[in-house]
Amino acid sequence: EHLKIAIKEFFLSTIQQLSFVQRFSDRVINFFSPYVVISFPEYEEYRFNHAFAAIDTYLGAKAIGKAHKIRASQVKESKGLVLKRDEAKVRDVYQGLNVWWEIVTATDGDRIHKLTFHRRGLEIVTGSYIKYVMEEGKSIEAKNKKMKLFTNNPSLNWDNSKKSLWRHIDFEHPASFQTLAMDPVKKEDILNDLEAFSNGKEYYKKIGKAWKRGYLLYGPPGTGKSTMIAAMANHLNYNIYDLELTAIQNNSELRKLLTATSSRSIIVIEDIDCSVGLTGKRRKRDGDLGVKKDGEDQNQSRLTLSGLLNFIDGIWSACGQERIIIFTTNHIEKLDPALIRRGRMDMHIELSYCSFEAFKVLAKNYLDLDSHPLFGEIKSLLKETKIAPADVAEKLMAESHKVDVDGSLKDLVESLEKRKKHQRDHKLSGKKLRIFRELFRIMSHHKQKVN
Ligand SMILES: Nc1ncnc2c1ncn2[C@@H]1O[C@H](COP(=O)(O)OP(=O)(O)OP(=O)(O)O)[C@@H](O)[C@H]1O
Ligand SMILES: [Mg+2]
Repeated sequence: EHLKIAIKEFFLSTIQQLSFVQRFSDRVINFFSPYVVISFPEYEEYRFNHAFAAIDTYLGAKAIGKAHKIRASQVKESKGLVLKRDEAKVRDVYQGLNVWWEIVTATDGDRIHKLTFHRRGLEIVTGSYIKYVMEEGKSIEAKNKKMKLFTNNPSLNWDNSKKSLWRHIDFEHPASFQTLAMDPVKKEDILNDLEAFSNGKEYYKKIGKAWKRGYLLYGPPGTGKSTMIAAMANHLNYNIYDLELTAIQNNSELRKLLTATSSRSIIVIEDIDCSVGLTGKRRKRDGDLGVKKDGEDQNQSRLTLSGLLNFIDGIWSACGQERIIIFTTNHIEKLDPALIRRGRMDMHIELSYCSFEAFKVLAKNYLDLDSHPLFGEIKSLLKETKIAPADVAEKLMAESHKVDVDGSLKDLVESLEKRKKHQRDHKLSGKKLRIFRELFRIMSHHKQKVN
């Protein structure tokens, strides 16, 4: 029995010694090893580590061409498949430095990204490489993310139920700048402006302004204002917040809603001229009816123009970065000048009746047509006729189902001619009216004199 115990002890101590040697040799190797390992665990103190996710995305997208194992997933219906490299070990080269990424699974099932590199690259890795990986990963994540369309709940639904202030659905609108029918030069301008904005992080920081931009889209119905907003969201991959002002009771609600919006988003207020209490005209009318007294504007009891402007200009809007604010209206002349002065709305974009250039885009979209004998006639008719792109599109679409290009173009010509005649008559009758008015004025003036 004694012998047994002695042997057991002997073995145990040898094992201990061995493991000590093992540990020691590990240290020796680590001490002499020129390689450094940095770990990025999936969870840290029970919280998800966002660095892990960014690395995962970065590595997934990295050098897909060289990968042997690829995982495919559909993140977004419209965007097709997203391919991801699916290998445990990936080599990356950054500024001439070789690094190796390895994913290992810990005993508790958590995964860890391990980054190995030569000691001499320590400065590059900690100084810029890791930051670069994070940023790339996050930007890829942003590109693949599903866009959302948010609409504000009326405030009656806010309380108790813990419901969110915004309701959202997935945003999948097919509009793009390519299919948007408008003057190509103007389109290019807008695209450049958007591009400059979305890459303007450093610039806005430098000039000390909040990273946001305001657009005012104006023009008659059916000229593509809403379509352009969708195209912008698609182009930049931003979420849209469709702000319904009539559902908002007062300025503090407005503030709550707007501070609850995320960055990389477009805040849209459609038909701003119809929104309660925001236009000069409406305010005057309210005053006439005695609905509200002076001074009530100053407090928080209702939604006011100044409340909205404060948000656009003010500190509130700086709570999230990278935001675009868009107003649309059919009647720019009705808007309060304060709302649209330069600097508040950075760019005024007019969407107007269909030009020949715009028609060509529509013809390409709907009929896949670059030219046609009727184009000349349509060109001259469009010069003299006011027709919204929506109406042109309707004509081209209705017939295209019958695959009858000539028919649909003829249909358009006919409708343009009808419109032209109508608009001329209308103009004429307007002219006649003015002449009558003038005559009447002269006559009554004369009559007064005679009296
Ligand atoms: N410039 C355009 N290019 C391409 N399609 C257009 C254009 N304008 C209008 N359309 C077509 O007409 C439809 C209506 O356009 P849209 O809703 O964008 O007009 P809107 O200017 O927002 O009008 P409203 O002032 O009534 O809100 C769209 O679904 C789109 O198919
Ligand atoms: Mg619209």
